[in-house]
Amino acid sequence: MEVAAGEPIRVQTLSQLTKPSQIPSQYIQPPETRPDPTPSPTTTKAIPSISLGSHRDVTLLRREIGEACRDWGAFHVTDHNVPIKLLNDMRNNGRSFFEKRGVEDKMKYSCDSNLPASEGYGSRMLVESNETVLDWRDYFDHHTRPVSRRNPLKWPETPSNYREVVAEYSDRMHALAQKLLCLISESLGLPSSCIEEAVGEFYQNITVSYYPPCPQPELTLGLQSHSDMGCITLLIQDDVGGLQVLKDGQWITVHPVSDAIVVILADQTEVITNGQYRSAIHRAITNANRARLSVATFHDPAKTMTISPVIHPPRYKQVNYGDYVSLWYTKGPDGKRNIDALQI
Ligand SMILES: O=C(O)CCC(=O)C(=O)O
Ligand SMILES: [Fe+2]
Repeated sequence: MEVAAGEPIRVQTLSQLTKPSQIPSQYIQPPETRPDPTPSPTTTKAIPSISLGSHRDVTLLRREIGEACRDWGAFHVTDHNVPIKLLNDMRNNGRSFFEKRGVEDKMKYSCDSNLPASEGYGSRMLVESNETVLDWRDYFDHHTRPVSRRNPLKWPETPSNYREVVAEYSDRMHALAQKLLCLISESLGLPSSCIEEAVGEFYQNITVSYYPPCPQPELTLGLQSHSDMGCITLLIQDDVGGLQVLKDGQWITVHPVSDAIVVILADQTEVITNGQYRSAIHRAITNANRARLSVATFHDPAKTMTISPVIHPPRYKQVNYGDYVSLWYTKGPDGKRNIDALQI
């Protein structure tokens, strides 16, 4: 089965159509990028988990953050002060949009498929080309910061608190991102505000990803291997599991911890810290039985910002963030090829 070019078919629709047979060829990954069919039973490695509770000794906390950033670029935070009810409300918002509405109703919120990263309901991230393999994922992207970008009328109006929850979630994630960037700066012996000043005002997007059950999960990916382009991503997931982080050449599953938030360092933090901390390569795998939901909150520089290392001598070329984003959307992430090209 083939998906016609340009047709904004949603993966959820496909999942219903193809069950239980074969996925369309555009979703089949080449053998080298397919998920490992038999993950090694000896893989007990897990990303670090760090408590941010007020009882923590700050010197020790900085050291743990530094180690997690240096060794992994991804870690869980607990005791983060974001109400657990808000995390659950945000997950419920996502489930309600994808599972309680019919396709036609969802299509009212469709994003503009000709514009990269346009707000709303979509499936295809990259500019269309014959070479890219499609992801087994639908998403809903919300533009949330600066506050002037917020247009709640573009967000679903049900459940009745949907828009309120997104706005509060945005504010809480923003505050947590600021706190983490202070700690990350301090962990390198830099002034607390150093990374935030290098990034400037945050552009924040909240993307709810929905991965429908896939009849052939061994052939496809929910989201191909990539590092996030901006500065820092804060992610929550449901209890299904599917997020993986690449560590020393091995894909490590990030097991769901419902009250925790996953922190993922993105490319501009790698540039600003001059490679002391690397952005994490990650991907999402699918499964045949249960739909999976995640909510990723991205914190990025303005497209007009020029990002350069704050540590000298620089090992990365300075980059205009808008140019970096355009390249990513045209060429695709292909792991970390885009940021590797900036290394001096
Ligand atoms: O669904 C996930 O766990 C990963 C999402 C992600 O990496 C992204 O949206 O950039
Ligand atoms: Fe990501």
